[in-house]
Amino acid sequence: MTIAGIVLAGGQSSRFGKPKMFETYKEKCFYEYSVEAFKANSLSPIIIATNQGLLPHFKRDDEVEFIIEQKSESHQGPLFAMHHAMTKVDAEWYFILSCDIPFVTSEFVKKMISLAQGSSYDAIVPIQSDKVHPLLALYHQRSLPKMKKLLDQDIRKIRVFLNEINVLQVSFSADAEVFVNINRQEDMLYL
Ligand SMILES: Nc1nc2c(ncn2[C@@H]2O[C@H](COP(=O)(O)OP(=O)(O)OP(=O)(O)O)[C@@H](O)[C@H]2O)c(=O)[nH]1
Repeated sequence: MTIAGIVLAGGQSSRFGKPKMFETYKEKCFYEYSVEAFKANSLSPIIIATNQGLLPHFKRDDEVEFIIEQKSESHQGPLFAMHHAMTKVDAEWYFILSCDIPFVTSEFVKKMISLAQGSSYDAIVPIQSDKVHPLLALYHQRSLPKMKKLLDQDIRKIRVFLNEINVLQVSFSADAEVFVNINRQEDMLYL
């Protein structure tokens, strides 16, 4: 089973006010927590999906590749960015991690990967207290055509995409911190 790890790190961070992937928690950039959780599970390749403007600010790392959205492709949202990166890398499964979740752990990634083994689902998505987290999830290569069809219709909502594919929802307890997602400056108080 081949699994590519993709860190989505090319958003506008408009609510946060500055590029949040480079915000630090315990002296490490947010995006580095995602990269480390992939490395600890020996995922290969590990990819950062970003754009030209942000690229120079990432640390160079021999184990990490970049997929760059050109001007016309940048800021098109997570569904577009996922599809863009997934079509550029050949793998059976794609583990997507959003760059703004500093509490993501290698144990979380490991548990999700164990569920992909031999799975016939199109996606494996965590759920906590009725909230699904599609940007910390696994997508099978076979989900790509449905993704493309929606994007061709200019439909960008991941919720719509999830309704069209066969999803295994994985429940996590309400106190699991993995899903703390930083969108605004005030969310930093959770750290
Ligand atoms: N590569 C890439 N990543 C994206 C894009 N849009 C969003 N993301 C990433 O997807 C994740 C969730 O993004 P959001 O927080 O919803 O959006 P954002 O643009 O980062 O922030 P806001 O402007 O405040 O909505 C973050 O990790 C973003 O970096 C995009 O166009 N390209």
